Amino acid sequence: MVSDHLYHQQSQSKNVCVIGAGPSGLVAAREIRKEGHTVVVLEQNHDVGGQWLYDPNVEKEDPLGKKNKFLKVHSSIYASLRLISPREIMGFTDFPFLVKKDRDMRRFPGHEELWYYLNDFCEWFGLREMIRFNTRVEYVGMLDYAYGNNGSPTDVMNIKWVVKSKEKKADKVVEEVFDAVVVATGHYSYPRLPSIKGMDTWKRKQMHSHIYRVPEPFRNEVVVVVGNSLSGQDISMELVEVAKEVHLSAKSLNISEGLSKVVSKHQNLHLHPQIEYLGEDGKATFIDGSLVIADTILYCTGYSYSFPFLDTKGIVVIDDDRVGPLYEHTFPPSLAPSLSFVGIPRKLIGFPFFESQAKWIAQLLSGKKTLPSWDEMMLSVKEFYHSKDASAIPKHYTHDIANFEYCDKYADHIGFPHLEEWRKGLCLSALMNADVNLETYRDCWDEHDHELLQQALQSPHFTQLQPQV
Ligand SMILES: Cc1cc2nc3c(=O)[nH]c(=O)nc-3n(C[C@H](O)[C@H](O)[C@H](O)COP(=O)(O)OP(=O)(O)OC[C@H]3O[C@@H](n4cnc5c(N)ncnc54)[C@H](O)[C@@H]3O)c2cc1C
Repeated sequence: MVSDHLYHQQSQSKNVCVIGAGPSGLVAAREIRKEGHTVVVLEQNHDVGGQWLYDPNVEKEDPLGKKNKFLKVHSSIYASLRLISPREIMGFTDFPFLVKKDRDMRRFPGHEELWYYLNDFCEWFGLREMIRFNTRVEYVGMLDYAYGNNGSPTDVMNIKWVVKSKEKKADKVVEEVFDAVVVATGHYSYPRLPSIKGMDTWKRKQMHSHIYRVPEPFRNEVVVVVGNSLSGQDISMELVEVAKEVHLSAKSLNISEGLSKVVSKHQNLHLHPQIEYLGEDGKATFIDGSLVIADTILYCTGYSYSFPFLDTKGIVVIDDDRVGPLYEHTFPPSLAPSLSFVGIPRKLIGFPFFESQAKWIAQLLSGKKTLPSWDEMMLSVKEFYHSKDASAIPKHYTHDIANFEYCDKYADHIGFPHLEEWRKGLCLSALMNADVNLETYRDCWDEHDHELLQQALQSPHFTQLQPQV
């Protein structure tokens, strides 16, 4: 174990609560402690890993995940899931995701291997001692908060946070006060559902991919899979092996070369446009007039942000999956830096980005760095929203980054190194390969990818920083 928390230069030490022990929460805890703060991580599950702690259980009584304020099951990972990006690009900057003997040594390993990596990360840096497991946060609110004339806080640094949590099996709610709260609760658990006529009266099975685990329950069924992004494609590809028919309903029929190859290869896989309505008699009618009699509708339609425990008196709101206002997807200007979010952005190389967020939060809390003024942060958020509106990007894509320059610009705030060129290259080449060779991209790659892989393995990330034995 490396006790890197001993190396900090003591400045202003805060008492910080990190909510969640997934990748974001773990790296946040590490960085914030390293900066000299006291950290408690509250985690509702029995172990670390977040999404990567596979859970064979599902929400049985609520297959669409509509009813519960707090979900019973966090992870949406299915049994066969393999990473969509190669392992080399996934590691935190000083903890490479190495191939280990007697483990899943593939470049795109199964989900369990990433859980092992996170476990190794915890052990190496002694993170477990900060975590209280089986402890669900049920309420986070401000203890004292005074507004200035323009709605900005008068004394942000002195806001205190009340955190109420409940340990599983114990009937007692524990109330604690912290100087700062870091929300790292993830956003791949609460189903985002389409609104389809007849959905509420559908008598047969319907469920969201949040509760999909294995294909066997769909043996000999006619299944309509709604949504053809990553999960929709993956799940359809394994369902065709057991189901009688799989009907993949996509927003656009302009699909990737890789997916059309898969469709033409399997006689029981059919592509359709969006569903127009669902009839009580099991009929799913598509907008082109075609219809099928289906046993199950499986919504692979993505996930929504949800913070059912968070009470900011309306300062941070979720509007059609836009969590805001958040300066740089991390800090609500009126409450920063005592309230922050790690892991909100999507469509980027997650782990190193979460790490840069964590470092920024840690340095702001210790006073080593300062944020721009409230006016400047609000203006930046406004301009960002305006740029999205001007490009006709729907609100629910607010936190989709898909842009390496943004990650580099973000890193500049704290002098964090830019993403290595090989990380960017390997990420892009995996995406392109998946686009063309959907069924095989995790196991076969071209010469260009191979060269990038050699660059990666010879880079300091792998050669100089290898802390693992
Ligand atoms: C099907 C699927 C496939 C994916 N594939 C990839 C991939 O190939 N590569 C990739 O980079 N990413 C992938 N992801 C995204 C994945 O979510 C991220 O890699 C990563 O897990 C995000 O980390 P996080 O810590 O922000 O959130 P999470 O991993 O979701 O962790 C959040 C943690 O917060 C805890 N928590 C939540 N609410 C509370 C509460 N009220 N009180 C206490 N604890 C709480 C949860 O139990 C959990 O441990 C995939 C996601 C899904 C669903």
